[in-house]
Amino acid sequence: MSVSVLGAGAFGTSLAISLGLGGVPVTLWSRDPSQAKAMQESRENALRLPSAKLPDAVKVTSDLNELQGDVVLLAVPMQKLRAALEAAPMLDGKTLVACCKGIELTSGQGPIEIIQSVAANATPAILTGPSFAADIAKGLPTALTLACEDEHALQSLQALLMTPNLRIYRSTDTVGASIGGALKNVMAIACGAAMGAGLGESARASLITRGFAEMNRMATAMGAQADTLAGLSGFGDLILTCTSEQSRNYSYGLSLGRAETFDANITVEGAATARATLARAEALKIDMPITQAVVALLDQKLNVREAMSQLLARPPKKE
Ligand SMILES: NC(=O)C1=CN([C@@H]2O[C@H](COP(=O)(O)OP(=O)(O)OC[C@H]3O[C@@H](n4cnc5c(N)ncnc54)[C@H](O)[C@@H]3O)[C@@H](O)[C@H]2O)C=CC1
Ligand SMILES: O=C(CO)COP(=O)(O)O
Repeated sequence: MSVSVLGAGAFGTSLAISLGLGGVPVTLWSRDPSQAKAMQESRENALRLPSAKLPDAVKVTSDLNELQGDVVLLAVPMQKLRAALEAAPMLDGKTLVACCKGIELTSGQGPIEIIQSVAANATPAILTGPSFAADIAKGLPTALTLACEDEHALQSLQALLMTPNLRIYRSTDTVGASIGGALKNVMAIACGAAMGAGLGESARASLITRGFAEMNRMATAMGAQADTLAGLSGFGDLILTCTSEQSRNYSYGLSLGRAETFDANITVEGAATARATLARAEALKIDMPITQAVVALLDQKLNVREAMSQLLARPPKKE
């Protein structure tokens, strides 16, 4: 059975490589015809994932009509997911697996809700968890969560997407998987900012732990199971992203903490997601002080030390 990947960025390319090496025929779609042509000929993604070779099983195209199979992985940035789906009406009715992490700023919706609103006849799923594209492309061992409410579709998808290096656990809790993946990026910005400002590793550990509490509060208020947050899509990805300079969200936080500039072309999902989350948390009356501090940093209302002082000065409470 073949698989298509919409979005030839770092993550889409790495998944195409892993599936292709595992023997699955893959069609990888790029919106940019010149990039698609260059990738198809050179067998690499020089722009987003240099040095990783595309196996023969991967075909790159910029023609949406060439997408193959009933399963399409959506590997575009979160804030572009709606536009990408609207531009591809032929995807309605297929199994659409969101591979993006975040909450849409304009609607407050996550990837599953966006798929449902644009492609009403599709079966929506989400693939998320601790995984750097470069690691997957190198064939390093990686474990992910695949969530889908349709148990039958979930089991066949799990079998299809597992490769020798990619272990996939299944879940029917799409809300928990989506919220964990979205909010870990906000916490990674907070952790990077603290480290960049020289506040120390103890401060980072506190932000990870209290950030995890915040993720749990939000997710369970939205109907997620706490167990999901404790798994790969929540705790697992939180740890990876808050501790590695390979993470773009953490690196962006580092630059905020060091008062350095950051390349605006790099995908940093946590910034828009922090704002979207805060709006949704206010509506649900959920306390999210770290997310609030990240938004204040992004809006330049506070610097990192002031934001941390405000967090420390909150009223005493039970853990
Ligand atoms: N890079 C990584 O290590 C991982 C990334 N992810 C997630 O994957 C998603 C995509 O990230 P990356 O691939 O890393 O980003 P990237 O910045 O490497 O690539 C994004 C790709 O999306 C394309 N794109 C942008 N707008 C589009 C539109 N309207 N229609 C179609 N294509 C469009 C761009 O041309 C680019 O090829 C993000 O949500 C990210 O959180 C998840 C796990 C790992
Ligand atoms: O989601 C990721 C790791 O699981 C990638 O993190 P960044 O988007 O911060 O690079």
